Amino acid sequence: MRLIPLKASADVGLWSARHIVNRINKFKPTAERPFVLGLPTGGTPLQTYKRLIELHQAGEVSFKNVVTFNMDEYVGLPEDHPESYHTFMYTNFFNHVDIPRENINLLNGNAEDVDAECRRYEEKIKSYGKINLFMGGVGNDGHIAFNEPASSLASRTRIKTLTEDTRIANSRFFNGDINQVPKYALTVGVGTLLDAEEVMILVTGHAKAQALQMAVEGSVNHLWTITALQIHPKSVVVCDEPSTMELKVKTVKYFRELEAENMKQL
Ligand SMILES: N[C@@H]1[C@@H](O)[C@H](O)[C@@H](COP(=O)(O)O)O[C@@H]1O
Repeated sequence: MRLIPLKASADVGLWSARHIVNRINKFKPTAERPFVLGLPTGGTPLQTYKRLIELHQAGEVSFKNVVTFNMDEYVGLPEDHPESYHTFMYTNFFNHVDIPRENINLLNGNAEDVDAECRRYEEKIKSYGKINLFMGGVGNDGHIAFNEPASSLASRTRIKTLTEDTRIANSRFFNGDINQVPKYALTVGVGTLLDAEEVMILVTGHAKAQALQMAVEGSVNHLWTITALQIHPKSVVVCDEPSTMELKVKTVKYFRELEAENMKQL
Protein backbone atom coordinates (compact mmCIF):
# COMPACT_ATOMS: atom_id res chain seq x y z
CA MET A 1 0.00 0.00 0.00
CA ARG A 2 1.11 3.48 -0.82
CA LEU A 3 0.00 6.24 1.61
CA ILE A 4 0.21 9.87 0.53
CA PRO A 5 -0.07 12.04 3.65
CA LEU A 6 -0.91 15.60 2.57
CA LYS A 7 -1.74 18.72 4.53
CA ALA A 8 -5.26 19.77 3.54
CA SER A 9 -8.26 18.29 1.73
CA ALA A 10 -7.61 20.66 -1.20
CA ASP A 11 -4.20 18.98 -1.63
CA VAL A 12 -5.93 15.58 -1.74
CA GLY A 13 -8.19 16.90 -4.53
CA LEU A 14 -5.27 18.17 -6.57
CA TRP A 15 -3.01 15.15 -6.05
CA SER A 16 -5.74 12.66 -6.95
CA ALA A 17 -6.84 14.62 -10.03
CA ARG A 18 -3.24 14.81 -11.28
CA HIS A 19 -2.80 11.10 -10.63
CA ILE A 20 -5.86 10.28 -12.75
CA VAL A 21 -4.69 12.60 -15.55
CA ASN A 22 -1.20 11.07 -15.51
CA ARG A 23 -2.61 7.55 -15.66
CA ILE A 24 -4.96 8.37 -18.55
CA ASN A 25 -2.28 10.19 -20.55
CA LYS A 26 0.33 7.50 -19.98
CA PHE A 27 -2.20 4.87 -21.16
CA LYS A 28 -2.80 6.77 -24.42
CA PRO A 29 -6.40 5.52 -24.72
CA THR A 30 -8.12 5.04 -28.08
CA ALA A 31 -11.73 4.22 -28.96
CA GLU A 32 -10.69 0.56 -29.37
CA ARG A 33 -8.63 0.54 -26.19
CA PRO A 34 -10.28 2.94 -23.71
CA PHE A 35 -9.04 3.77 -20.23
CA VAL A 36 -11.53 2.33 -17.72
CA LEU A 37 -12.06 4.49 -14.65
CA GLY A 38 -14.11 3.61 -11.55
CA LEU A 39 -15.70 6.57 -9.78
CA PRO A 40 -17.30 7.42 -6.45
CA THR A 41 -19.74 10.04 -5.17
CA GLY A 42 -19.75 11.73 -1.76
CA GLY A 43 -18.32 14.92 -0.32
CA THR A 44 -14.70 13.75 -0.45
CA PRO A 45 -14.18 13.46 -4.25
CA LEU A 46 -15.84 16.81 -5.02
CA GLN A 47 -12.52 18.65 -5.07
CA THR A 48 -11.02 15.97 -7.31
CA TYR A 49 -13.83 16.45 -9.82
CA LYS A 50 -13.35 20.25 -9.75
CA ARG A 51 -9.62 19.89 -10.42
CA LEU A 52 -10.24 17.31 -13.17
CA ILE A 53 -12.63 19.75 -14.90
CA GLU A 54 -9.99 22.49 -14.65
CA LEU A 55 -7.28 20.22 -16.03
CA HIS A 56 -9.62 19.26 -18.87
CA GLN A 57 -10.36 22.93 -19.62
CA ALA A 58 -6.62 23.66 -19.59
CA GLY A 59 -6.24 21.04 -22.34
CA GLU A 60 -4.26 18.63 -20.17
CA VAL A 61 -6.65 15.68 -20.47
CA SER A 62 -9.46 14.38 -22.63
CA PHE A 63 -12.13 11.91 -21.51
CA LYS A 64 -13.16 11.02 -25.08
CA ASN A 65 -11.66 7.56 -24.79
CA VAL A 66 -12.37 7.04 -21.11
CA VAL A 67 -15.10 4.64 -19.96
CA THR A 68 -16.44 5.11 -16.43
CA PHE A 69 -18.16 2.81 -13.95
CA ASN A 70 -19.65 4.32 -10.83
CA MET A 71 -19.37 2.28 -7.69
CA ASP A 72 -22.90 2.53 -6.36
CA GLU A 73 -26.42 3.97 -6.52
CA TYR A 74 -29.38 4.17 -4.16
CA VAL A 75 -32.31 1.83 -4.78
CA GLY A 76 -35.67 3.39 -5.54
CA LEU A 77 -34.57 7.02 -5.85
CA PRO A 78 -35.66 8.49 -9.21
CA GLU A 79 -32.67 9.02 -11.52
CA ASP A 80 -33.34 12.77 -11.61
CA HIS A 81 -33.70 13.10 -7.82
CA PRO A 82 -31.22 15.78 -6.65
CA GLU A 83 -29.49 13.25 -4.38
CA SER A 84 -29.32 10.32 -6.80
CA TYR A 85 -25.77 9.39 -7.72
CA HIS A 86 -26.78 9.84 -11.38
CA THR A 87 -27.56 13.52 -10.70
CA PHE A 88 -24.41 13.91 -8.61
CA MET A 89 -22.16 12.60 -11.36
CA TYR A 90 -23.65 14.63 -14.21
CA THR A 91 -23.80 17.84 -12.14
CA ASN A 92 -20.35 17.60 -10.64
CA PHE A 93 -18.40 16.00 -13.44
CA PHE A 94 -19.82 14.48 -16.63
CA ASN A 95 -21.59 17.66 -17.84
CA HIS A 96 -18.29 19.56 -17.76
CA VAL A 97 -15.96 17.23 -19.66
CA ASP A 98 -15.86 15.64 -23.12
CA ILE A 99 -16.85 12.10 -22.11
CA PRO A 100 -19.31 10.54 -24.58
CA ARG A 101 -22.59 9.64 -22.87
CA GLU A 102 -22.35 6.03 -24.04
CA ASN A 103 -19.06 5.66 -22.15
CA ILE A 104 -20.76 6.38 -18.81
CA ASN A 105 -21.92 3.42 -16.72
CA LEU A 106 -24.05 3.77 -13.60
CA LEU A 107 -26.06 1.12 -11.80
CA ASN A 108 -29.81 1.41 -12.30
CA GLY A 109 -31.31 1.56 -8.81
CA ASN A 110 -34.79 1.44 -10.31
CA ALA A 111 -34.32 -1.79 -12.26
CA GLU A 112 -37.23 -4.20 -11.93
CA ASP A 113 -34.84 -7.09 -11.46
CA VAL A 114 -31.96 -5.76 -9.37
CA ASP A 115 -30.06 -9.05 -9.40
CA ALA A 116 -30.09 -9.08 -13.20
CA GLU A 117 -28.98 -5.43 -13.18
CA CYS A 118 -26.02 -6.28 -10.93
CA ARG A 119 -25.05 -9.23 -13.14
CA ARG A 120 -25.29 -6.98 -16.21
CA TYR A 121 -22.92 -4.48 -14.56
CA GLU A 122 -20.32 -7.13 -13.71
CA GLU A 123 -20.52 -8.50 -17.27
CA LYS A 124 -20.09 -5.03 -18.74
CA ILE A 125 -16.97 -4.42 -16.61
CA LYS A 126 -15.62 -7.80 -17.74
CA SER A 127 -16.25 -6.90 -21.38
CA TYR A 128 -13.53 -4.22 -21.01
CA GLY A 129 -11.12 -6.68 -19.38
CA LYS A 130 -10.66 -4.75 -16.16
CA ILE A 131 -11.01 -1.37 -14.50
CA ASN A 132 -7.66 0.39 -14.82
CA LEU A 133 -8.09 2.75 -11.88
CA PHE A 134 -10.86 2.69 -9.30
CA MET A 135 -11.15 5.83 -7.20
CA GLY A 136 -13.14 5.66 -3.97
CA GLY A 137 -13.83 7.25 -0.63
CA VAL A 138 -14.49 5.62 2.71
CA GLY A 139 -17.36 5.79 5.18
CA ASN A 140 -16.76 6.74 8.81
CA ASP A 141 -17.23 3.07 9.69
CA GLY A 142 -14.70 1.94 7.10
CA HIS A 143 -17.08 0.92 4.34
CA ILE A 144 -15.85 1.07 0.79
CA ALA A 145 -18.47 1.79 -1.94
CA PHE A 146 -21.58 0.60 -0.05
CA ASN A 147 -19.89 -2.52 1.30
CA GLU A 148 -21.15 -2.11 4.81
CA PRO A 149 -19.56 -3.80 7.84
CA ALA A 150 -19.69 -7.62 7.54
CA SER A 151 -19.80 -7.57 3.73
CA SER A 152 -17.96 -10.49 2.19
CA LEU A 153 -14.49 -9.51 1.05
CA ALA A 154 -15.15 -11.69 -2.02
CA SER A 155 -18.46 -9.93 -2.83
CA ARG A 156 -19.52 -8.88 -6.32
CA THR A 157 -22.03 -6.23 -7.42
CA ARG A 158 -25.29 -6.70 -5.51
CA ILE A 159 -27.98 -5.04 -3.41
CA LYS A 160 -27.01 -4.05 0.15
CA THR A 161 -29.03 -2.89 3.12
CA LEU A 162 -27.53 0.32 4.46
CA THR A 163 -26.61 0.49 8.13
CA GLU A 164 -28.21 3.02 10.41
CA ASP A 165 -24.80 4.72 10.80
CA THR A 166 -24.53 5.22 7.04
CA ARG A 167 -28.10 6.49 6.76
CA ILE A 168 -27.48 8.95 9.61
CA ALA A 169 -24.22 10.14 7.96
CA ASN A 170 -25.94 10.54 4.56
CA SER A 171 -29.02 12.26 6.01
CA ARG A 172 -26.99 15.48 5.71
CA PHE A 173 -27.91 15.36 2.01
CA PHE A 174 -31.61 14.68 2.77
CA ASN A 175 -32.58 17.68 4.91
CA GLY A 176 -31.10 15.95 7.95
CA ASP A 177 -34.00 13.45 7.86
CA ILE A 178 -32.92 9.79 8.04
CA ASN A 179 -36.39 8.70 6.86
CA GLN A 180 -35.69 10.25 3.47
CA VAL A 181 -32.44 8.28 3.03
CA PRO A 182 -33.02 5.11 0.98
CA LYS A 183 -32.64 1.85 2.91
CA TYR A 184 -30.96 -0.05 0.08
CA ALA A 185 -28.28 0.53 -2.52
CA LEU A 186 -26.71 -1.34 -5.41
CA THR A 187 -22.96 -1.47 -5.05
CA VAL A 188 -19.93 -3.05 -6.62
CA GLY A 189 -18.50 -5.70 -4.31
CA VAL A 190 -15.20 -5.73 -2.49
CA GLY A 191 -14.13 -8.44 -4.94
CA THR A 192 -15.08 -6.17 -7.85
CA LEU A 193 -12.87 -3.41 -6.41
CA LEU A 194 -9.99 -5.80 -5.77
CA ASP A 195 -10.07 -6.84 -9.45
CA ALA A 196 -9.16 -3.30 -10.56
CA GLU A 197 -5.58 -2.79 -11.69
CA GLU A 198 -5.17 0.06 -9.20
CA VAL A 199 -7.37 1.36 -6.38
CA MET A 200 -7.03 4.94 -5.11
CA ILE A 201 -8.88 5.88 -1.94
CA LEU A 202 -9.33 9.47 -0.75
CA VAL A 203 -9.61 10.12 2.98
CA THR A 204 -10.22 13.57 4.43
CA GLY A 205 -11.33 14.94 7.77
CA HIS A 206 -11.12 13.89 11.38
CA ALA A 207 -14.32 11.81 11.16
CA LYS A 208 -12.41 9.33 8.95
CA ALA A 209 -9.44 8.95 11.33
CA GLN A 210 -10.49 5.56 12.68
CA ALA A 211 -11.26 4.22 9.20
CA LEU A 212 -7.82 5.31 8.01
CA GLN A 213 -6.15 3.73 11.00
CA MET A 214 -7.91 0.43 10.35
CA ALA A 215 -7.04 0.62 6.64
CA VAL A 216 -3.34 1.12 7.27
CA GLU A 217 -2.59 -0.43 10.66
CA GLY A 218 -5.53 -2.77 11.31
CA SER A 219 -5.93 -6.39 10.24
CA VAL A 220 -7.90 -7.42 7.18
CA ASN A 221 -11.46 -7.97 8.34
CA HIS A 222 -14.98 -7.74 7.00
CA LEU A 223 -16.18 -5.26 9.62
CA TRP A 224 -13.93 -2.59 8.08
CA THR A 225 -14.16 -3.44 4.41
CA ILE A 226 -11.59 -0.75 3.57
CA THR A 227 -8.96 -3.11 5.09
CA ALA A 228 -9.30 -5.30 1.96
CA LEU A 229 -6.97 -2.77 0.33
CA GLN A 230 -4.14 -4.49 2.15
CA ILE A 231 -4.45 -7.52 -0.11
CA HIS A 232 -4.56 -5.43 -3.29
CA PRO A 233 -1.24 -5.37 -5.18
CA LYS A 234 -1.53 -1.69 -6.10
CA SER A 235 -3.50 0.50 -3.72
CA VAL A 236 -2.88 4.14 -2.94
CA VAL A 237 -4.48 6.06 -0.09
CA VAL A 238 -4.40 9.85 -0.35
CA CYS A 239 -5.19 11.58 2.94
CA ASP A 240 -5.14 14.95 4.69
CA GLU A 241 -3.66 15.68 8.10
CA PRO A 242 -6.87 15.58 10.20
CA SER A 243 -7.60 12.05 8.99
CA THR A 244 -4.21 10.78 10.22
CA MET A 245 -4.93 11.57 13.88
CA GLU A 246 -5.30 7.90 14.90
CA LEU A 247 -2.24 6.66 13.02
CA LYS A 248 1.04 6.07 14.83
CA VAL A 249 3.50 8.94 14.43
CA LYS A 250 6.06 6.46 13.08
CA THR A 251 3.62 5.20 10.45
CA VAL A 252 2.99 8.68 9.07
CA LYS A 253 6.69 9.56 9.29
CA TYR A 254 7.64 6.42 7.33
CA PHE A 255 5.20 7.10 4.49
CA ARG A 256 6.08 10.82 4.40
CA GLU A 257 9.77 9.97 4.02
CA LEU A 258 9.01 7.41 1.31
CA GLU A 259 7.10 10.03 -0.70
CA ALA A 260 9.91 12.58 -0.23
CA GLU A 261 12.27 9.96 -1.73
CA ASN A 262 9.84 9.40 -4.64
CA MET A 263 9.75 13.14 -5.30
CA LYS A 264 13.55 13.30 -5.44
CA GLN A 265 13.65 10.52 -8.04
CA LEU A 266 11.18 12.29 -10.34
N1 LIG B 1 -21.41 5.06 -0.86
C1 LIG B 1 -20.72 6.22 -0.44
C2 LIG B 1 -19.24 5.89 -0.35
O1 LIG B 1 -18.76 5.56 -1.63
C3 LIG B 1 -18.49 7.08 0.21
O2 LIG B 1 -17.12 6.78 0.25
C4 LIG B 1 -18.99 7.39 1.60
C5 LIG B 1 -18.28 8.57 2.24
O3 LIG B 1 -18.78 9.76 1.73
P1 LIG B 1 -18.16 11.19 1.98
O4 LIG B 1 -17.07 11.34 0.98
O5 LIG B 1 -19.29 12.13 1.71
O6 LIG B 1 -17.68 11.22 3.38
O7 LIG B 1 -20.38 7.72 1.48
C6 LIG B 1 -21.24 6.80 0.85
O8 LIG B 1 -21.58 5.83 1.75
